[in-house]
Amino acid sequence: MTESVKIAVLGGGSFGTAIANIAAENGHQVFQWMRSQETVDEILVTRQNQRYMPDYHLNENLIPTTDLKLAVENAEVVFVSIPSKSFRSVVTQIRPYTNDSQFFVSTTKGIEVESFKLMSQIIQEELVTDQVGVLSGPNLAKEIAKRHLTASVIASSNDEKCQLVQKLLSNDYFRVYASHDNYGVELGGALKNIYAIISGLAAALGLGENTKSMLITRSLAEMSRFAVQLGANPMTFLGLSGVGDLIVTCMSPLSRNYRVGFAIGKGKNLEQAVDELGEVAEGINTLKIVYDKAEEMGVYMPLVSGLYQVLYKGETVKDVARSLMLGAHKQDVEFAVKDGDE
Ligand SMILES: NC(=O)C1=CN([C@@H]2O[C@H](COP(=O)(O)OP(=O)(O)OC[C@H]3O[C@@H](n4cnc5c(N)ncnc54)[C@H](O)[C@@H]3O)[C@@H](O)[C@H]2O)C=CC1
Ligand SMILES: O=C(CO)COP(=O)(O)O
Repeated sequence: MTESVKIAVLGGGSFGTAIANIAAENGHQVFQWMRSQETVDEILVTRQNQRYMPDYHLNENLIPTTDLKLAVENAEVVFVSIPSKSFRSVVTQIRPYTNDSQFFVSTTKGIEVESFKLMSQIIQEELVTDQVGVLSGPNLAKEIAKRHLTASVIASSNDEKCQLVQKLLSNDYFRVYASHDNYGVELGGALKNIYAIISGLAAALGLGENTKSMLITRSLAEMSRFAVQLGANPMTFLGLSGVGDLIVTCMSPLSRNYRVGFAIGKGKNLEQAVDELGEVAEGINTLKIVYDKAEEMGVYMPLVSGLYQVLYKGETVKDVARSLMLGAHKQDVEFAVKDGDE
């Protein structure tokens, strides 16, 4: 029997709940911190979090709490599943309860608006630690709840901590691969949300399978091009946290970003689409941030730019699609492995 480890999961939403429950089912003592006392009480009584993960039984080893100190103090691993907008403020609050041997893992797929920082960079900054990892991949929380076979990636420069996370979370339906490329893994997870909105839009407009395939493939080209300009390794985008996550999020109506795009394609405005969702769709903020950054750096991102025109400049999808199709001809694959490269 594996030794029980104290774990903290910060965030009472869908993904925090999925991760917390996997570790709890593996026999670990998991404190899931959330701000709603009502949800804590609900879980204690019913073993369910109906709002975010309806009909998903939560293991007895999962201890819901609104007490940050209780959750974080002496936890070996702290997973942070808080939307990017509030991520820094929550990480700042845990500072008094942390110690040097703890490992912090971000599961949040977003970028900070003011600083263009990724979430693991915020952890490093606020907690002054390099014991940081990123968990990312094609991981729809609601499919994890149904125990669909799923794979994820833990990225960190610390092999031992990667192995620890692999051990804490692996079971017969959840498999965790390791990577050393924190930045590439984390950036892929944030960028793909933009393209999921576009795919949702395309689906709502009844566009064909050729179109959907073109969109996903050109999305990968575009996000890799942007990432390379930021110094990331494009090869990481060929893994689970890149193309894997792009595919699932662009194809599944379970994706909140896809759903926002779908609602807009059906005639809702952005505000209505987001309100109706009632959960976080990180791609909306990421779109603005990436659009500005691409403009600043001079990176060609026609899909980002097209979606920006539709959402914020009142352009029609038809006009944007037309100008995309009539744009200058470009290379298909932009990055090739050169002789001598690994
Ligand atoms: N749901 C999914 O399938 C997956 C989500 N993610 C990522 O995980 C992150 C979290 O997403 P979800 O759990 O799905 O979101 P969610 O929308 O289901 O839940 C967000 C949770 O964060 C809490 N929260 C928001 N602001 C807070 C604050 N200031 N203090 C304390 N709690 C606060 C909310 O109360 C809620 O419990 C996102 O960045 C998302 O991209 C990653 C993989 C899969
Ligand atoms: O990241 C996800 C799946 O890997 C979830 O995507 P959404 O945030 O669009 O639901």
